[in-house]
Order: sequence, then structure tokens, then C-alpha cells
Amino acid sequence: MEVLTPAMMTKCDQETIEAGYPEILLMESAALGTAKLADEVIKEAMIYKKRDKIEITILVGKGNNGGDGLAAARILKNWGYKPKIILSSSRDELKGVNKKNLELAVLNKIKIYQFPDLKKEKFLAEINNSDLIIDALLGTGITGELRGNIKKIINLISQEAYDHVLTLAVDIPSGIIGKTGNTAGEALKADYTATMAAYKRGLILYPGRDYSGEVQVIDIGIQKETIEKYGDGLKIFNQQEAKKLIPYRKNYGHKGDFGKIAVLAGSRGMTGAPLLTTKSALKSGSGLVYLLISEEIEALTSSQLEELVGIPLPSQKGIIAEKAFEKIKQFSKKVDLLAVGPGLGSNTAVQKIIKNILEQLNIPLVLDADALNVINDLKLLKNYQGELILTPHPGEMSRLIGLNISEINNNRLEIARDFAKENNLSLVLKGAATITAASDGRTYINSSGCNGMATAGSGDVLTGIVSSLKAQGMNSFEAAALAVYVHGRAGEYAAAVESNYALTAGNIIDNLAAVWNELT
Ligand SMILES: NC(=O)C1=CN([C@@H]2O[C@H](COP(=O)(O)OP(=O)(O)OC[C@H]3O[C@@H](n4cnc5c(N)ncnc54)[C@H](OP(=O)(O)O)[C@@H]3O)[C@@H](O)[C@H]2O)[C@@H](O)CC1
Ligand SMILES: [K+]
Repeated sequence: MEVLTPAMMTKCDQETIEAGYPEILLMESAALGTAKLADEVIKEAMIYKKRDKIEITILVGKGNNGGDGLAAARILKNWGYKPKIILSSSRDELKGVNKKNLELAVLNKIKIYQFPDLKKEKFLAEINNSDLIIDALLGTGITGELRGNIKKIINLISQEAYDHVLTLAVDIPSGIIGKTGNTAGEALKADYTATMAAYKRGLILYPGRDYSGEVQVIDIGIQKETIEKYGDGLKIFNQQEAKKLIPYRKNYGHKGDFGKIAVLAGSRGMTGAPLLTTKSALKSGSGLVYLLISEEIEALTSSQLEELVGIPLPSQKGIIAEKAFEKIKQFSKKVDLLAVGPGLGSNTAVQKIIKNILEQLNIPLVLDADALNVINDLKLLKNYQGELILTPHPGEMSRLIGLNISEINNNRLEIARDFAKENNLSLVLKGAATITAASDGRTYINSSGCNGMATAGSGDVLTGIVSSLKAQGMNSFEAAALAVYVHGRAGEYAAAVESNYALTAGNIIDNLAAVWNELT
């Protein structure tokens, strides 16, 4: 499903209106979708009152977001509810379709307050007595920091209302910037968001994602082709996408048909990481997984996992030695993919080996952790002869491109997309709302995951899943995006039992089976 910026959304609106679809009809569809979601939300919240006793407060700004709210008030009144409107401004400041919808609300005898006329106590009492708030103060037309009455309203509700009242945002929570997900100083937290025509970036980038609650996309009559035309290839990766992509397994396959993987990982003191990667690959459908590892710890790691085939490599002080490359090169001919990095160490021998791999091999490569830490020349990536998938966290990305972590976090989307394009590879930029970018500009933002997954070894598990899916024949970008989703979903399952506090990387692996079952 497409994710747009406000500017892209405006172009879609404009083209649709110019094609002859009246603006007021778009607004009516937006309002109908909002009212339907409000009706569902009220049912779900089990408010045991007759409809005409259910207090719905609709906060209305001067722009079209407010217009959506005004029209929704009329529809809800028609369905027997008791909506009331609080305008952020005086009535005469509304123009065009918004003025029209205000007149219709008056005609339908809906109670209308003007915020400037309300005493603070009265306003707070209205909010506190509400069963549902519909937030139609600000949508995609927000500019700059919050100001004026809208700032006062949002501050009062956020800071002085008794408790959180069930809230449904129209299009986007007011105060969230649609392009970035940042707040304009403050924002109204929603439990649900009815968003028009397509996701807005601000609903899935943090912190906006935390303000948006459950998001429902409302079809307001804008054609899918229009949305695709003005979008920039950014999509949200959810269960629907996952189900479409999951690799088919034929009933008469043998273990070689499901991908042979070699994992080059581990060093003295780092025996957990290679095990997490190999185990998660085996738990993601791979037929055969080899672990290429320092001879010093090979017996130890191999004894931990029955299904694993351990291949000892020459080493020095527990880290693979430069001369290990010949064996890696020979071995790479036997497999479909090489996954490199978890717990490998990062001395000059490792650096030389990674350089040699990138210069001399041509099989699909997944590079993570220490494999990324030793790359000091991006040309090595760009010139690699095979397919490449990189899975850095913001710290590794920072090292790779020489920006600091906060610069990366403030511009995750563009940075991931540009890097993947410039270096002709698939990139997974990890972190909350992981981004997967393809060399051709397609980009996914992941929808699954939870904060408990920020734990040691979580990335090693992801490397195993990505490698497994790629070796099963998927294209690199889709394998990476599906792996990120599956990893996040397994984390959600794990957290449901373990809590986000107690979740460990091993729990993610333990819950992979539940995700594969859910998707097939
Ligand atoms: N286009 C369409 O066809 C359709 C659009 N749709 C809907 O329209 C929404 C977009 O509507 P929009 O463009 O009118 O902007 P909107 O979000 O209401 O905000 C503008 C108002 O906010 C004010 N304001 C701005 N920044 C502020 C701040 N920081 N702090 C305080 N105030 C601030 C600004 O005031 P001003 O700067 O003029 O004083 C102005 O009054 C979109 O989200 C969707 O819900 C749907 O109906 C489908 C059809
Ligand atoms: K809103």
C-alpha cells in the first residue's frame, strides 16, 4: 500500500478535482469513511448507552480537515448519535466547502461552540465528558509550529484533560507533520486514524506512528493509478504484502531445492551470534546451512546445534586469518548464498577477507555487523559482481557513510533510498520502522515489530531470515522486506508471552513458526 507525502496527496486531489470529481464529493467520502470508523470504534469500545446519549465531540479547524469533521458530524447525527462541534475559530473564518458544511451542520441542528467563546473549564468539561473525540483540527495542510487557538486546544487536552479520551484522528493526528512524522511542537494522540486515499508518511515514521493508533485507509474516490503516478514508490509492508511474496514450497522438493547457505561468522567470545544466524536460517525454510567459523571455536558452536554443518577456518587469536579466504572461495562454489558478519571480529585480516570476497566472488551476499564495519571503500560494494543485501543498524550506517546517527535517524528514508540506488544493492536500514530500499528506488517501511526487539542478537536473527529467503530464490529486495516483516512479527508474538522487557533474540527464533503458519 502506497505511502505519500502531503505534497503528493495534494497533486492527487488536484488531478481528481480537475478531472471533474467535485471537491465536496471527496470531502463527503472522507466524512463518510470517518463516520463509519467512529461507529465501529464506538461498538468496539462497548459504550453501553443509547446512540443519542453517546457524546461525540468533533474538534474542527478552519481548513479542509475541519470540513471533513463538519460533514462527519452531520452523518453521525443522521445515524442517531449526539455529535457536537467545537470550532477552533469563529464561524465566519470558514470558507468554501468548509463554510458549506458548517451551514449544513447548522441546518441539522448540531450544537456548535466556538473555542474563543469558551471558558477553559467549560472546554475541559466538554472534553472530559466525551465518549469519543474526533480530531479534525489539522491535516496535511499544517505549516510551521503549532500556533493560535489550535495550539491552545492541543495543549489543554494533552496537559489538562483528566484522562485520555478515546480519540479518532481525521487523516492524521493534529500536530503531526505528514512528510516527516515529527510533531509541530505538540500533537493530539489518537487511538484510531481514518486516513484519506493513502497512508501519509507521518503515520508510519516515528514519532508520528506512536500518535496514530490503528490506521484505516479510506477510499474517497481517488483512483489507484493516480496515487501510483504521484507516489514515489514508497509502500508500507504489511501482512497483505507478506502473503503475496512468501516463497512457494513444492511438495516433491529435496533439501537442495530450498537453498544452500554458508554463514561466515563468529570469533572467540562471539559464539552466540553465528548460532542465532544459522538457527534462524534453518527455521526459515533453508535446506542446508554451513557455518564457516574460526577453527578455535568450530567444535564448540557445532555441538550447540544438531542441524548445523560446521566448517573450521584457519584463525589467529580466535579470529579468522587472512589465509582463510581460499577456503571460503572454494566453499562458496557449493552454496547459493554467503551471509557474512555476525560476531566475525573486525581486525585487518577480516577487512582483507571482506575485500577479497567483494572483489572475487559473485554469489548473492548478505553483509551485516562486522562485515559492514570493516568496509572503508564504497566502490567495493558498487562493483560487486553478484547481488548484495546489506542490513546495517543506524550505527553501522553511520560508519559506512560518515554521517552521525542523529543525522541518519532524522532522514532515514532518503538516506536508505539514496544509498541503495547509488551502490546498486538492497539495503535494510534497521531501527524502529525499518526501511528496505531497492537499487531501483522502490522502498518499503515495515509495519511489524516492537520495542522489545532492540536486544542483543536480534540483528543476527534477521540476517539468518534474509539469507534463507534469498537463497530460496526470491529477489533480493523482496527477500529483505519479507524477512524484516517476519522478524518483526515473530518479535510481536514473542513479546505477547515474554513482554517487551524479557524478550531475547532466541525468543524471536522460537516464534518464527507461528509467523510462517500465519502467512501460509
Ligand atoms: N484537498 C482535498 O480535496 C481534500 C482534502 N481533504 C482533507 O483536507 C485536509 C487538508 O486540508 P487543507 O489543505 O485545507 O489543510 P488543513 O490540514 O485543514 O490545515 C489548514 C488550516 O490549518 C491552519 N494551520 C496550518 N498550520 C497550522 C499550525 N501550525 N498551527 C495552527 N494552525 C495551522 C491554517 O491556518 P492559516 O495558516 O490559514 O491561518 C488552515 O486554516 C486533509 O488532511 C484532509 O483531511 C479531504 O477532505 C479529501 C479532499
Ligand atoms: K486531524
